[in-house]
Amino acid sequence: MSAIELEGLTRRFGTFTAVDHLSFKVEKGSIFGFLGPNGSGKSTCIRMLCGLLQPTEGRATVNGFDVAKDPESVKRSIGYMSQSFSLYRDLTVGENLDFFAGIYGLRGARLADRKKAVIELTQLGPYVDRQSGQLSGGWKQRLALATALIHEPEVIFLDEPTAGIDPVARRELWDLLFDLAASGKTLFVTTHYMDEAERCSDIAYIYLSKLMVIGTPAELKSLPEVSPPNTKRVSVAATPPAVGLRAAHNIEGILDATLVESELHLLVPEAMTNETILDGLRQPGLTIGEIREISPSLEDVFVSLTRRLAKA
Ligand SMILES: Nc1ncnc2c1ncn2[C@@H]1O[C@H](COP(=O)(O)OP(=O)(O)OP(=O)(O)O)[C@@H](O)[C@H]1O
Repeated sequence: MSAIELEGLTRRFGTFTAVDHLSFKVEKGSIFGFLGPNGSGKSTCIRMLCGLLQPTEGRATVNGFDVAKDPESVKRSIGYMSQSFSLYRDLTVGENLDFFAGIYGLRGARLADRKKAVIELTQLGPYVDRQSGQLSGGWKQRLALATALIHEPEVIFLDEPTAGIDPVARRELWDLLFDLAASGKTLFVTTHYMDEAERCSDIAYIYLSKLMVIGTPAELKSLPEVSPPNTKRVSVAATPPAVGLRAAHNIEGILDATLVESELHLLVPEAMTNETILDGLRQPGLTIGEIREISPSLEDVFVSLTRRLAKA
């Protein structure tokens, strides 16, 4: 049995379809990245999978429980950490953990065991008596994760868990997520950060409420729509980048050009030489670096696929 299964899961708000016939499975122990632009339907889908919102059509199971028929069992068996997590600022870290444990009916020795386990995992020990409103963003996020794990759920939904925290805290939170997955927990994560998407075992990309692609990061990069036969992808630093991008679009025979940070990523025919590319880019006021052949990044994957769909 997969940890999560969706079959034609759909949600409409009036005449608007926010989630349109999604079907896929999430295997136990995976870190499943659920990606898509703002408004593509990710949160609506998660709310259905957490038993918080009824589907209009289709079905889904989480831990074997049907989200529409048995939402209470779903809620008990999952952890949920949202963008705007609901910690009580005036309560200490320890009191917050007690509060959320109480919701799940944990008491006595079981409560003590679970508190100890989540504090150890998230390393919140030194902060147990601190008011949670006084924690830094990264430590608040750890506390939110600890509260989501207090009842030992098998599946954890994390809706942009690292939004607004610094790069070091992000990396540390991801290390925790790896530990959880290694212990057999299933993580369903939304993120807008491509480096985080790279760390997922599988990725689904949602666009305009529909599933566009699903697969491992490596599978997505080798899709023929992303890496067509007889083409190569190169990167070249260009200053100023916007001028470089405009110049790149005028290179004869170029198949695609995008800016990834300050580098141009160009998709060109395999036979195109570096000289041709450099000649095409040469123009007053533009400084060009060395040309390097690269494999596509996930950002290249989503940009390529989205452009194709927009043109279709
Ligand atoms: N209760 C509601 N009533 C009407 N429309 C809604 C409701 N909830 C969500 N929507 C609409 O459904 C669409 C999908 O929203 P959703 O929040 O699921 O997107 P998202 O992919 O999670 O976006 P983000 O990345 O910004 O969090 C949006 O156009 C939103 O306005």
